Amino acid sequence: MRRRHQGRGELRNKHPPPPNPHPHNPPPNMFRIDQPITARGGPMPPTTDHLHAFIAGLPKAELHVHHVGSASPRIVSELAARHPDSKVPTDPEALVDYFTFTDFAHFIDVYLSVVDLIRTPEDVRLLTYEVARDLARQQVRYAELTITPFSSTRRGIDERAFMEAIEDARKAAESEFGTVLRWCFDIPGEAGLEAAEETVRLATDDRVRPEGLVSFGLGGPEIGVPRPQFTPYFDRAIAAGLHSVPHAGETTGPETVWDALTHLRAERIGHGTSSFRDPELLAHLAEHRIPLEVCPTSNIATRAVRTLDEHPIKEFVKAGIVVTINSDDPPMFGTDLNSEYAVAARLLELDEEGLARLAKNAVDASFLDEPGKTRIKDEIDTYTATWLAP
Ligand SMILES: Nc1ncnc2c1ncn2[C@@H]1O[C@H](CCC(=O)c2cccc(C(=O)O)c2)[C@@H](O)[C@H]1O
Ligand SMILES: [Zn+2]
Repeated sequence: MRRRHQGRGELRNKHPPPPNPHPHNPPPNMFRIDQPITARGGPMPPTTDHLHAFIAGLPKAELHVHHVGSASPRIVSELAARHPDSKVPTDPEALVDYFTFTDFAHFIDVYLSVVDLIRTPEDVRLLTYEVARDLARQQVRYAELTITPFSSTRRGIDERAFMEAIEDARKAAESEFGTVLRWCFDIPGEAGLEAAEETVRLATDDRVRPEGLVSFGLGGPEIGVPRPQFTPYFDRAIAAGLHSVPHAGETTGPETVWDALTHLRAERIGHGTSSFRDPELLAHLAEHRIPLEVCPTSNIATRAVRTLDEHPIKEFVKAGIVVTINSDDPPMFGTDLNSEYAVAARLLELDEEGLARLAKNAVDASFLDEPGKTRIKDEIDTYTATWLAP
């Protein structure tokens, strides 16, 4: 049962902020959990300003964030203006309403209307570079960006030009922002085995596969898209040295997560939200330290979960599962990674050290090389120690 924070002592903060100069308002570090939270542009989660400031400067890694899904309102409206035939609004304000979804199928329709805006290699490079800039602004040192190359090549973008565009943006982002990007190529499952074949070819043919590719996923609707059919494609991707990270249990039950584990040999699970309904699955995920890529606000925006307070993230932590925090499609869901950490702080009742642990979970669960992991974790520890120093 979630306790209401009564004040400083509850935050286990060794060095609480100075006494509140305005006794009539709640102390700065007090969780005000009476505020309604909406997934779409509602008030920021009632995490304290103190923790918000900590999160903003905390070095982070993001493992579950989509390429097209991260296109900022500015980028989307700029691309929409280039393509007047598109139904996507050209006004960033109108985009907020456009990015309000009645259900998951509606989300996919809107998502694909944005995919339709990405028509040239220049569009791809601009999008990728700007996404990296937005990540860097949130102190993201490392991100595994999920890209669906099939959706772009089938819309006429040349595959080699596509790979050149993302690689060019990746190298520019690393040298200009210090943000390391790696790619996950995912199969849009609803597009079936044709999409699976094309995706695994692009991911394993040394003549096209990009240097930054580390993992292989499966996205799109889960309903009516059973996971076992994709086993041969995941086998080929794994044989080529890629890590398996399919979405599962986002809009279907725990059996889809089991399928992702047993048939697709998942090393991490995208969402895994419905796992809480199967105690055996929770125990398996914990025992085999299979991380969940938890995207709290995404689950609300796509109606996979009714309210944040009902999100099963607490059950995952209680079961001993490795939980990572991610934003999925941040502008589409009216959020960003920092806001997702603030949501996690509220739902899990975390202080700075708890938030630093979450950030290190993501680094440990990433496919970055060991020296890179050590570097980011050391930075997280130094930042946290400096923040908490008297
Ligand atoms: N939370 C999410 N959960 C699941 N997926 C998510 C999530 N966020 C983003 N995605 C992405 O949505 C796309 C869906 C694309 C798709 O379904 C589709 C169907 C038929 C044809 C085509 C086409 O391209 O012709 C595409 C995937 O690329 C996936 O990476
Ligand atoms: Zn996703």
